[in-house]
Amino acid sequence: MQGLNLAQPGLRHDPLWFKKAVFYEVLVRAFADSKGSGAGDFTGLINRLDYLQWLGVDCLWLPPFYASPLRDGGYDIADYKAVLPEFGTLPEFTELVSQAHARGIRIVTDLVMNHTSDQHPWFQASRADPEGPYGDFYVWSDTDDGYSDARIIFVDTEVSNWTFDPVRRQFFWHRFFSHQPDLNFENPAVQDAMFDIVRFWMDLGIDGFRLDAVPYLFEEEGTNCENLPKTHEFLARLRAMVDEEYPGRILLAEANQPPREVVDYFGTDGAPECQMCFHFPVMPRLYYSLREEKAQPIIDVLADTPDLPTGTQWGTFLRNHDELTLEMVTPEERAAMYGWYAPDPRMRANVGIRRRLAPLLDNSRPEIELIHALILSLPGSPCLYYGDEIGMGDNIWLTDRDAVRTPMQWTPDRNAGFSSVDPGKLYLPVISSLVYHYNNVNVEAQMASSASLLHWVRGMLQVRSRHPVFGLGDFTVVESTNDAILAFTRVLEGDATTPYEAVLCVNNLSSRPQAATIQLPEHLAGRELKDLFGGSGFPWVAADGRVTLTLGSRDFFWLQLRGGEDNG
Ligand SMILES: OC[C@H]1O[C@H](O[C@H]2O[C@H](CO)[C@@H](O)[C@H](O)[C@H]2O)[C@H](O)[C@@H](O)[C@@H]1O
Ligand SMILES: [Ca+2]
Repeated sequence: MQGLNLAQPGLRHDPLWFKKAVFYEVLVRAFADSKGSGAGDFTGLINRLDYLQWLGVDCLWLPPFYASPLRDGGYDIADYKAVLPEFGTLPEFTELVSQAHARGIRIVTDLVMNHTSDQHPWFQASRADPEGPYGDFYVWSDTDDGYSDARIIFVDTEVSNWTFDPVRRQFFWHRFFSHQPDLNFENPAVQDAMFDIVRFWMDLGIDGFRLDAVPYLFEEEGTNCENLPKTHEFLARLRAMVDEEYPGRILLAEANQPPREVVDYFGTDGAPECQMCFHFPVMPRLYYSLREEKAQPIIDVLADTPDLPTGTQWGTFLRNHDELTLEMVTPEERAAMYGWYAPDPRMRANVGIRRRLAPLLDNSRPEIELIHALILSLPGSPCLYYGDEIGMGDNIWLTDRDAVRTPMQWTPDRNAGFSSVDPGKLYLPVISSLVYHYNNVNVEAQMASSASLLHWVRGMLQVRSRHPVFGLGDFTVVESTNDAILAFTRVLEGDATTPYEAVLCVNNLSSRPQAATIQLPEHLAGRELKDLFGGSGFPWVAADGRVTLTLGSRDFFWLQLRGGEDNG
């Protein structure tokens, strides 16, 4: 943005940066078009880095921007070492990395190891020449009855995980679309190829990879072909290479699995795997709790979450480029969530809901604020989804997940300031619905209004970044007399570099004002409560650890617990 006049701090050395970071998922294609092509590009994103620095994000996650026929938003890769020409060139990508680094922003890209596009030269060679060097690069079979215990993930489009290839006259295995054949990880040459790809991008300066669809790398008869020991062995080898050759870079697992399975992707002390894993089950519970107006679903899912190994962190999120997945909730919870959040069948996709954050919450500012307050204070490093900071809408008349991948809305001008192209040539139309029209919902307008959602989100990120307790501190649910109130503490014991801090977070999930008495543990009794946002007049915690608070509808407090021997 013009006139932001920001200092360029550069990257600070901090091996545990990811534990305190706020991530921001941005589709290159959707953010800013610098060339008038109708699709976003690297230079467009570079031009908007000042905005992202101003917003206060620490790391960008870029979904695939590699050569691809784009039949699955780029998750169908045709060349792992080439960028899609419409996005720019490799030198423009490296310029993006260095410009982001100059602003103190790291970059994590997507690594899709499980499968390629059927247009990838490896697949073309594999189908044409079974005896050739790529003949064994994919999972081929004469029949389609193997691995029958593996579920189908894209239930809207696929009827089998096997598809017959008329060229090779065999079936090939695919966990996702039938144009995305799975690579054969049993083949050491496939594993070597992945190491080579990791080195290629790390040599260009990226700070890590999100490992797409990582539970599905290996297959084994008689299992559901998810989370297999061989997958973990491969990841441990990959991590060892990264630690050895690229210390400080991270691996972030995308494993849409229950927490007890996901935690295995952190690896063990002797064989670490990923520094971060997305925590899928907590996300739908936030939405569930908002409608049920009860804290228990969030408490339960966090109680089911094993402790983090040292030096690791959860990745949390409210929305992303996919449907809001409901794979990790019970059938009863799923039915309730479809009823609350996807009353029109068009809003559904696979096992989930293809809507953005603001429309999901019917554009309710108190609910949008509360759910942000939760994701920014619960354990984990939050990942925001581009456009949600201004409350962008979606378009359920577009197909599949394109509903939530429309151009970023910068201004009320043509194409929302995203592109100068003829509107008919945009990769997807900008949102022009009644409530979310880009005339009203755009960065320029929200920058001009200090009461906007954009300024509010930025303020929240500023507060979070001033308090490392949110990234590093222990998390404990504390008892409350009101089941609509979720209360928890974050406590950082502190060391030579980071001071002690304790914060009490109190969230009213109800649409009505509520009061609750909260029971803090003995070591936090008798403390003064100081509002992190500058509010005043809070009661002290009594000597028995109790404090009674009243909260407005969907209200929340972040209260520093001051006055213990340890924090003066
Ligand atoms: O590359 C195939 C897909 O991989 C990711 O998929 C994940 O999202 C799915 C929902 O769309 C989810 O059900 C699955 O468990 C995940 O692995 C990627 O994020 C998708 O965009 C992509 O199509
Ligand atoms: Ca596989």
